[in-house]
Amino acid sequence: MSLELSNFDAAIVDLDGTLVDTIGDFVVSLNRMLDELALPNIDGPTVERMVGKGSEHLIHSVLHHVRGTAEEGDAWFERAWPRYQHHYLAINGQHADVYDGVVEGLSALRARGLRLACLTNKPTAFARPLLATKGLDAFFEVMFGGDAFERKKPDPLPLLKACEALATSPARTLMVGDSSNDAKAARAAGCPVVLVSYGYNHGEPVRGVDADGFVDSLAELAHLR
Ligand SMILES: O=C(O)COP(=O)(O)O
Ligand SMILES: [Mg+2]
Repeated sequence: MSLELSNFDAAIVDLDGTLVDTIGDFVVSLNRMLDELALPNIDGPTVERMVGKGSEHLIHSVLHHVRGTAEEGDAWFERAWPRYQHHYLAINGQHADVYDGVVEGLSALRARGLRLACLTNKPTAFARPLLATKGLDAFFEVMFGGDAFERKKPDPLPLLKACEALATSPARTLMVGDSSNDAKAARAAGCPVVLVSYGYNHGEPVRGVDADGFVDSLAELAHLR
């Protein structure tokens, strides 16, 4: 990877699939919601393909999957959505693990003087307590959830707002994510982007995504010049 940390003043880091493996939390809360609605359950690999575009999108995708058509699924959304939020908040973080190398990677970025923002499409009400329970909140000066701005990633708006909050220019702010969603938003905002190889990329091979580099662990960021 040819990226050099000396070119950056800040980094914007994605949450699900980049910092924390949250598929377990998603599956447990979705299946509790589906049980309440007497609908069939869903498995981890299927959920993994649906994560990354925010919770409303996830619920629509899950209901479409279990009901067979988007129209059939959409008819359940109003009942499903409050139940999902209830169940997710009840178990938030209990079936989720911080990936190996995350603490080393974030510590290295901070040690090199980079300012850090966490930017996720996950609702702020889920993301803030998750970062805190996992002991990651202190790394970040600011944290923005998927409901923080008018549009979510892959729109560049959240990245531009995060740069504004960090008082950095997009060209000197590195986006660290796990999906084409993060990469598209970064390209459109003018932020260089590095993707982790282990996250959730909508069921597609992540190395096929247009990005400036790939890492198998955030600890690799510590070795950049
Ligand atoms: O869609 C989600 O909830 C996950 O979003 P993230 O990958 O942007 O953290
Ligand atoms: Mg992600």
